[in-house]
Amino acid sequence: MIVTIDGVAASGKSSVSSGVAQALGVPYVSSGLLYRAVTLLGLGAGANLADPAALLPLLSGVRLEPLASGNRVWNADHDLTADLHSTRVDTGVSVVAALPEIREWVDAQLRALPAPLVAEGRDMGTNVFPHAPHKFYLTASPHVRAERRARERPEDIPAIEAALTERDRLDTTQSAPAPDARVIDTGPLTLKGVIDTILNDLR
Ligand SMILES: Nc1ncnc2c1ncn2[C@@H]1O[C@H](COP(=O)(O)OP(=O)(O)O)[C@@H](O)[C@H]1O
Ligand SMILES: Nc1ccn([C@@H]2O[C@H](COP(=O)(O)OP(=O)(O)O)[C@@H](O)[C@H]2O)c(=O)n1
Repeated sequence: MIVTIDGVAASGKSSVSSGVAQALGVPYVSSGLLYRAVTLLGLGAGANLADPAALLPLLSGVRLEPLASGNRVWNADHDLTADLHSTRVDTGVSVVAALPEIREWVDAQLRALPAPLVAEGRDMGTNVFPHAPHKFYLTASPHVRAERRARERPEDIPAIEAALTERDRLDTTQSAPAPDARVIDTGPLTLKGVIDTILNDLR
């Protein structure tokens, strides 16, 4: 069984997916971490982030480890995870995610994973796992999302809100909800409330 949880930036996808996956006793996979890893490696190599031919050779050792408690991304034996959520990576990642060659590489990594799993991102329900039987799409206003993210970032709320809104705009192409997804506004809910809403739906 595959459950897809898509949504806009900082809508709660990874926290909710982790909670749902732990309740179900299955792993979850955070597709955004792979786009972030490509961006981090591209920045580290001084590559042009809009040039797939410069990025693809950097990816041969990249591997996602999907755990219910939290995903890790490795480049050979180097754990990249702690460096994936910097503002620098946030700023570059949408350029990388717009490249069809990189999207194909990410999709292949995800489709190679064995079910059951919970998959979160932007296009899990539309493109990567279109036949998944259970699909969800998380939203919240830009201000609510910026307030939440401000607890994890050094910038102030207006700067974070502007950056989230810009990333939403750049990610529009791949971020449409699947027609068969249940859309959940997480704004008025607690994290547990969102997880319980999904678990109730699955039951
Ligand atoms: N009602 C809620 N639903 C989802 N996440 C919430 C909620 N309230 C607070 N959060 C917090 O919002 C932050 C952003 O969530 P995260 O899972 O990182 O989102 P995403 O994976 O979509 O970027 C996390 O710290 C999470 O705990
Ligand atoms: N399935 C996905 C997942 C992420 N992404 C890209 O990767 C970026 C980072 O995704 P993320 O889920 O880690 O970001 P947050 O929403 O958690 O901030 C997004 O802004 C998109 O550009 C994508 O294009 N498709």
